[in-house]
Amino acid sequence: MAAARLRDLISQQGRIIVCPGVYDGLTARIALRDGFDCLYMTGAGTSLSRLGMPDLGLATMNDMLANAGMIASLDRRVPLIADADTGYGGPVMVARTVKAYIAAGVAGLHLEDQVLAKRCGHLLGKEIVPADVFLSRIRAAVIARDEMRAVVGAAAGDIVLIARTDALQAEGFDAAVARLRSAVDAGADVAFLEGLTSLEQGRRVCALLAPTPVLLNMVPGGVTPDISAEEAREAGFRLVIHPGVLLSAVFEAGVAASRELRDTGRVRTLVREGKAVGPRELFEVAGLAECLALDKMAGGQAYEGGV
Ligand SMILES: C[C@](O)(C(=O)O)[C@H](CC(=O)O)C(=O)O
Repeated sequence: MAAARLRDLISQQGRIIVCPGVYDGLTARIALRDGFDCLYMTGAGTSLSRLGMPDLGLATMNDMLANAGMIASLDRRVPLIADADTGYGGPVMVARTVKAYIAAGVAGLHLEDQVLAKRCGHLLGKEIVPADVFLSRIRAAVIARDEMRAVVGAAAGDIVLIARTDALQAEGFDAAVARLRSAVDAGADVAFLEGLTSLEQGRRVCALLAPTPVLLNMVPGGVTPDISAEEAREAGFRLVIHPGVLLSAVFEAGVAASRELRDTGRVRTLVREGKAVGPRELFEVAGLAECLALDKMAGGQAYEGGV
């Protein structure tokens, strides 16, 4: 199951797991086709694509859960790490969130120490909750995981808990590392120092928290300098998420295409590898062939004549 697979991946010393950020069915399918070992569901992308709103704590648990469950269902062999923001409330709510993510097939999630009216970690003016409130979120997550493991078994129930701190901006490096250390002591599996501003900080947090795996968040145009997967691996990181990889690409291409239609009254046919891209080619990335095969295997005749 996906949670066990993710645990196996993060236990491999000296290896870096590169997770593309996805936020809907199409972006998830694109990344799955490219064979990544693990996907990341971005909350920012979920908020933008499902609500048409910025990453300001507006997506509810149900918005996030529905998106994560759909993405996790596309290929159960590939683990999905999903953003769980603050856990969406007090300890009881955090526990509900963790249980719901496990039941939806999510393999890992991250919980942070921002106030409920949170914002993207790369924006200014972040406010964080006291360290003991953050710890109560992590403890609630650990309790929920233990309860679910007893019910659904370790392979699915042993969701990877990633503790994220946003304390670097307001309280500095040492306070942020102290928060991560207590979260790990409380049962978190992975540490995530949000918004680090240099590779050197990355090296230090990995060394200080070793052997706990540490996650790097690479946000294009954010506060963290550009760090390659190899540089991150060498610095000691075990995971790197790229929340914006598909979001930025879709934004850029979408803006250009929309303007072109507005200005010329036409839409150009996309050509890839010398072939026009029509609906069939788009549906192929989303499992068209598998759907037709299943229908046939079950004795359905709807697509006998082809599509
Ligand atoms: C990782 C993150 O929580 C996300 O929603 O993907 C965001 C990224 C972003 O806003 O681009 C973050 O707070 O860093």
